[in-house]
Amino acid sequence: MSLVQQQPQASLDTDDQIRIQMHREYKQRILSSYQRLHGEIYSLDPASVFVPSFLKAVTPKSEENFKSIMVQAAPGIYTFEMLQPKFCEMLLEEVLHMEKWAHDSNFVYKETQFIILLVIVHFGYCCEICMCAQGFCLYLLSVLFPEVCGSGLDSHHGYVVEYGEYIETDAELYFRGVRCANHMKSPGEEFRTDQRSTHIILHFHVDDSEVTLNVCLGKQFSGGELYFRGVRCANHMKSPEKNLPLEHYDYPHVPGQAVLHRGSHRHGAKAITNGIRANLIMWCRTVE
Ligand SMILES: O=C(O)CCC(=O)C(=O)O
Ligand SMILES: [Fe+2]
Repeated sequence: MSLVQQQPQASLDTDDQIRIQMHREYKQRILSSYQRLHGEIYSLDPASVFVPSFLKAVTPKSEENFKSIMVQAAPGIYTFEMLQPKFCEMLLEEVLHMEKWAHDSNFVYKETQFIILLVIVHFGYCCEICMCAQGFCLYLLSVLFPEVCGSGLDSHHGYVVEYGEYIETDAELYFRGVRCANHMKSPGEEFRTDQRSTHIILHFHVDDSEVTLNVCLGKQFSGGELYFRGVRCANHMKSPEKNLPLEHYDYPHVPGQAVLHRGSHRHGAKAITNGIRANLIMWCRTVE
């Protein structure tokens, strides 16, 4: 059984075709020279990737099974155990290994404020995990978020974010995020250093997604909670919270655990006070 669901092909304009072609060539360049650290994680064996409770809940798929593992932490915010600790550990090591390789081999794009390492093979791999998760989660999303997933989600964008203590000499160098060429600028632009605390934070925003799946990969850290402040459209991002305390929820990340929320559920990440936190994010979208 293939875990990776084929996505329906939407019609593409010329710009998209060029971008996809560039992406392919870029990926090919990396594939031909990157040496994998943990070859075994690329096989995406479900029993090694997902915890038994998640696998049990998705086979067979039923609303009742899904709901059995879901915790509604706050209105519209759901959490559940998803990834195996060993898998998280190896994936994180692979990310770091790939980042080092990308740095050493100059796969680095410097922007005015950040250095973003474009690790496309890794990105491609994230996508596979995401698609695998998406295959499992699609039904779940339509059950939990019928208002945005009613007609199905047909596109996704997966990436890894990392935060840690700001390294004194060069905050720019510290920022490391994995993005594909298409998403070079998102959401890296949203990151900034907090000058007071000298820690990397992610400012308050909405995602460019209908629904976001965010799974913590680890490792050891304190702080770095996600704070949610109610659902708004992008135009009303800054409108005041009207329904306290219902709109006010802080989520402490737990390695291996996933949190699901609407993209328009406003959120940000607090500063990490110790250690490094990395998360695998999937933005699920509907192509209009
Ligand atoms: O740091 C996190 O867990 C959230 C990241 C996030 O919100 C984003 O990438 O859009
Ligand atoms: Fe976000």
